[in-house]
Amino acid sequence: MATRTASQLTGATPVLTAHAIHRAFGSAVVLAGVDLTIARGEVVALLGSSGSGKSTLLRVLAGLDGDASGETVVHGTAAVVFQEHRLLPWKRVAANVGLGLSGPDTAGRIDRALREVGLAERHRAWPAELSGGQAQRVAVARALVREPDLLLLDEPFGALDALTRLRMQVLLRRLRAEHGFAALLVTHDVEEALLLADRILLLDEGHIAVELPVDLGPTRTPDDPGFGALRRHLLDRLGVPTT
Ligand SMILES: Nc1ncnc2c1ncn2[C@@H]1O[C@H](COP(=O)(O)OP(=O)(O)OP(=O)(O)O)[C@@H](O)[C@H]1O
Repeated sequence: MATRTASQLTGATPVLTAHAIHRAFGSAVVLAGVDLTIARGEVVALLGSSGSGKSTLLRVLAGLDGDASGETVVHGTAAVVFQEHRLLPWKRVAANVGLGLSGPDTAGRIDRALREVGLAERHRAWPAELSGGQAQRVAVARALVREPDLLLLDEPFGALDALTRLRMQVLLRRLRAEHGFAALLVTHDVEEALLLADRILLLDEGHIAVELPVDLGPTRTPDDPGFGALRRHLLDRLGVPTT
């Protein structure tokens, strides 16, 4: 049975429950019994120092790691977006978005997903013809087309330049408002976490060491009162000097 968390105690329906997640590589224990609940529609950012196990946890939750122990239940459909777009170079954009998709109106669904990320006109392009930001938007469309209840995002904008990254953050915020999906966002970037998340978790020494609700408005910016204090608090917990 999964451990109860604040979101369950307030009555929100979970989209993901994970209990006692444990993963070691040889004698190195990376996840030492992680409990995690994500409420329906909630965006949770997962921060932690390099090597703290963020990607490992995401892979376990996505069902991509058969060697972990513990229990994960996703109540609905999950889709994953990685730091690399992972598009198949021999398939056009539309075919990449529709990979494995079946059922009625597949072409219409692909078209709508591409329109939502602003790339409807590139549906016949090859992945090699896209910029890094465009390819990552196709990867987001490929996740969206599955109408996920939960997006698992592993540093999805980590390989992009600063400006494209900001644009992608705005896009994700808009898509979330329109679709209401929940998300687990693995990121190195404290500002990105504060801009996008309802709750921030900090992974340290195999455990969730900090759980921080982000009580800022949905259209928050770094200039908002409260943003700076949360930023300093998180950087302090990450051991990064701010003065
Ligand atoms: N397949 C593997 N074999 C051996 N060790 C691994 C493997 N995958 C991850 N690790 C180790 O597990 C630890 C956590 O790695 P992970 O990639 O999850 O960290 P992370 O927090 O996502 O790091 P970063 O922020 O740098 O991406 C690291 O010490 C890493 O070397």
